[in-house]
Amino acid sequence: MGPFRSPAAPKRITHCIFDMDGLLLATETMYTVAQQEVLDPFGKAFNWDIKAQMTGKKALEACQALVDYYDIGDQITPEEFLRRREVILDKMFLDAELMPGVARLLGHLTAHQIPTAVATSSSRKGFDLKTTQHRQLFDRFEAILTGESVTKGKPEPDIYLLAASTFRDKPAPEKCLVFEDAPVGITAGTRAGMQTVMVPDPQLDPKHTLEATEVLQSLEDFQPELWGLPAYPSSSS
Ligand SMILES: O=P(O)(O)OC[C@@H](O)CO
Ligand SMILES: [Mg+2]
Repeated sequence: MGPFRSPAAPKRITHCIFDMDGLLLATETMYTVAQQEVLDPFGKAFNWDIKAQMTGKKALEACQALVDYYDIGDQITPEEFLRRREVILDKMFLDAELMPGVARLLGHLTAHQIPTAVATSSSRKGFDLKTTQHRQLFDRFEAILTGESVTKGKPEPDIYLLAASTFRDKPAPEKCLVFEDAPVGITAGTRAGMQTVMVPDPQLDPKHTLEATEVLQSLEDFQPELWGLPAYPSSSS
């Protein structure tokens, strides 16, 4: 598997900031399943048009977008949609698995003391549930920022700028590389003045990937040396 699109002129970076849902953890399908379940009584079919718009947003903003999209605001509030969704998701999150390539990449960055952070729109409670089986791996991050960390969520740049300022050695935004699966997340990273690596779901319309610096089919295809980081040992690639 090769990249969908290589970076035209990648610049050296020193710090990595990771999105979580759909990038580190295979949780986005859980959101899709739960949202369809909540939509069922309204006779609506969840689709990739609204998925592309809401993925990566903070929970209430995402549910607001969904309720508006299906024009069901007279039947259910975004708050109630979110409450019903949470009842389903909270159980599913305990089974969250890592996306392919995550363990190898994080192990490599840790081994080379490259500072890393998580910048997720997920709530802290969601983060705790989703990472239940992966505590050791998530303990390696220098900082964990969740939806509560900022007032304005993605696509605003705030969570990525906050992550950069939370690192001990305070890198400039252009020294940070953002890893994302969602269009709003790529917009947030770009607005923060950072380069972005997008690993989109194969079902996402490619028109939503144009803003990313690089687009990969899988994190397994990431080449650290393109960004001035040490290459993987040849035996592990
Ligand atoms: O920012 P991330 O980690 O993708 O979280 C968003 C997720 O809670 C819904 O799509
Ligand atoms: Mg995501």
